[in-house]
Amino acid sequence: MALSLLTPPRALRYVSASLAAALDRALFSPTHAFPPAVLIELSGLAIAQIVAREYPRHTYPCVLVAAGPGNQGADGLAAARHLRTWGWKIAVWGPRLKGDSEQLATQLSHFDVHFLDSDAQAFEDYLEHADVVLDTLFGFSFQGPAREPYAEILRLLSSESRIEFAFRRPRPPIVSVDIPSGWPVDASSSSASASSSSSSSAAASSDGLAPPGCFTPQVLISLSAPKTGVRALVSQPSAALAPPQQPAQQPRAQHAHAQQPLKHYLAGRFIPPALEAELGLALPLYEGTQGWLDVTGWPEMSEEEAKALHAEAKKRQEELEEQGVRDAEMAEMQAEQEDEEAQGADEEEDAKTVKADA
Ligand SMILES: NC(=O)C1=CN([C@@H]2O[C@H](COP(=O)(O)OP(=O)(O)OC[C@H]3O[C@@H](n4cnc5c(N)ncnc54)[C@H](OP(=O)(O)O)[C@@H]3O)[C@@H](O)[C@H]2O)[C@H](O)CC1
Repeated sequence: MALSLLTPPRALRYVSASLAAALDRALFSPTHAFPPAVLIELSGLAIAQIVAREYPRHTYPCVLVAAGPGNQGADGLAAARHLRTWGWKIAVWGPRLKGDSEQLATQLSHFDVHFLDSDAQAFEDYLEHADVVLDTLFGFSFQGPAREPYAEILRLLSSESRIEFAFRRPRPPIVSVDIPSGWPVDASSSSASASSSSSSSAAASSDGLAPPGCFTPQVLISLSAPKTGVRALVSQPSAALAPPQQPAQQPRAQHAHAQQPLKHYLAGRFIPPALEAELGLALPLYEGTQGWLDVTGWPEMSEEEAKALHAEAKKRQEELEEQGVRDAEMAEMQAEQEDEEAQGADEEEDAKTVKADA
């Protein structure tokens, strides 16, 4: 049975930071009973699979994971563990790991993973060795401007044209999760740059889309549903031109970030259908057994289409619930009938025993 109640649209519905947070709260609540660690593992696995798909180990053997202080940092660490077990060399920069992230860091400490010092210099030094950067610094709970030591990392990642890089290898490609770190999560105003505190030293983005001082990733992985803050980024014409199902791999040395169209993936195949309908998420249908979907170039869903899908989902949910009530009534009637039959059989047995005794 398909897990989505909706007709699968090949269009995207964006969610605000507050709706994304409400979805998380609902998933973690006693009603849906997902422990955060489970969702982190599922997200981490999908992220690792996408990194592996886009950046194969033979060409991109070394992944630098930038792990933030929240759940997104934990997603990155879970992905790091998978990539490590699949043979990638992993370095982690994550100065303030707590909760689930602390546990994941302990797990990683037994997998020969290189933990960098917490200062930005350590990150900068390692950047030269890294073939890919996994940006899991901040997700939908980010509120700008970025504070140190993260602000300096965002500056380093946004400076692909810095003179140092001109003499070294180009900056490695970046895979961001949910929102490129530093970008405002909601699309309300691009001028409200999350890292505007660093705008005096900011390089202008090569695509004109990134807020000042922010970088544009090569791959974006939206978890559950894309956030409004990436609307302009994922709907840019170059993204639409990228052929679907074709990884963005190129040898690192020739990696021309500015020209490369963004690859966009959706992951987080764990939303219960009723919750999807309740929040009007209108999610696409995933394929086969994959926990991710290539949604590169998909257009935004129109309001009418979203409303129609929402109404359809509600109707199907009600039908399912009615069916559930009918099934429960039938089951009750059947149980009663079975009880009566059993009682009749007992009485018959007793009668036989009395007769035999007589
Ligand atoms: N439903 C899903 O798909 C799931 C998504 N998941 C991932 O979880 C993140 C959201 O996780 P959350 O812990 O709520 O938030 P963040 O990872 O974005 O980070 C919050 C921490 O960041 C600090 N913060 C916020 N703004 C700044 C700033 N300007 N400078 C420095 N630090 C900042 C914040 O610190 P505070 O002191 O402000 O509280 C937090 O420590 C989502 O994006 C997904 O990646 C889950 O895997 C579950 C399912």
